Amino acid sequence: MPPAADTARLLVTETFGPTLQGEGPNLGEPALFIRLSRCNLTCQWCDEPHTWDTSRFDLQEHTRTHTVRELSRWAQTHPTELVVITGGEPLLHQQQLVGLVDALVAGGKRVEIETNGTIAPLPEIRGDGVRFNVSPKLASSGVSRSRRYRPEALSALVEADSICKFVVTTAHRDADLAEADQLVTEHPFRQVWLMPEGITEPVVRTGLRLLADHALVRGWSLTPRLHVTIWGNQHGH
Ligand SMILES: Nc1nc2[nH]cc(C(=O)O)c2c(=O)[nH]1
Ligand code: SF4
Ligand SMILES: [Mg+2]
Repeated sequence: MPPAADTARLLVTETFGPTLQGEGPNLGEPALFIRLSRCNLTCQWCDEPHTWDTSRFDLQEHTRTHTVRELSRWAQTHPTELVVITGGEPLLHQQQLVGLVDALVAGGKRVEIETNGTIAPLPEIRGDGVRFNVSPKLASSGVSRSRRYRPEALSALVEADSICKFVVTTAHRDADLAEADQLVTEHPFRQVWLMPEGITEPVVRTGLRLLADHALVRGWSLTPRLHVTIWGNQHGH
């Protein structure tokens, strides 16, 4: 028998907040964060490699298990309305996430799930109060196209409440933008953000300046990485 939804266990790297959502449509809004462990990709510039990179990290040291009930109770101890579920790749755990998302929404929260767009969301996890921030990885991630580009998952995400957010690396900007253009033609997300790759403020700032006109010409939005500007790439923010 499957475990009751609220005793299902999730592999968690950290819970933190309230902090400020540093990226995308809710930029600057107070938010609680639940960071799940493990990823199905291996981006060379990943800012959270302790969630997946066994060559550099002991994943056990960076992983705790929490039940859905513990996580939703933690969220309910804060009045903060927005809860961001990130990783790693959170949809690797979506069977258990269904119960968590249900509990959070029932408790009056709005949920954003940050996903790399390679896994189609289960119908049960889509619904009022849940948005997917889809960040399809481009060639500069160093991941092979067959692993990072899953058209059927993107099509399912376009049908859900989703926006798209491309991380663009300054050194590969033109190739990244060409690939982003192609992807949005095939998968018409209702809103698209460009975001510079970078884990230091100067790198993010340079990237923003180089991306602004490219966003404007496409009618796309631009997002900084506000938490990097304020706190650096520290855990817990
Ligand atoms: N403040 C803050 N905002 C974020 N938005 C997306 C994040 C992520 O790691 O997915 C993130 C993060 O780690 N911190
Ligand atoms: S998809 Fe995200 S978490 Fe996974 S390796 Fe790439 S940047 Fe890191
Ligand atoms: Mg991050």
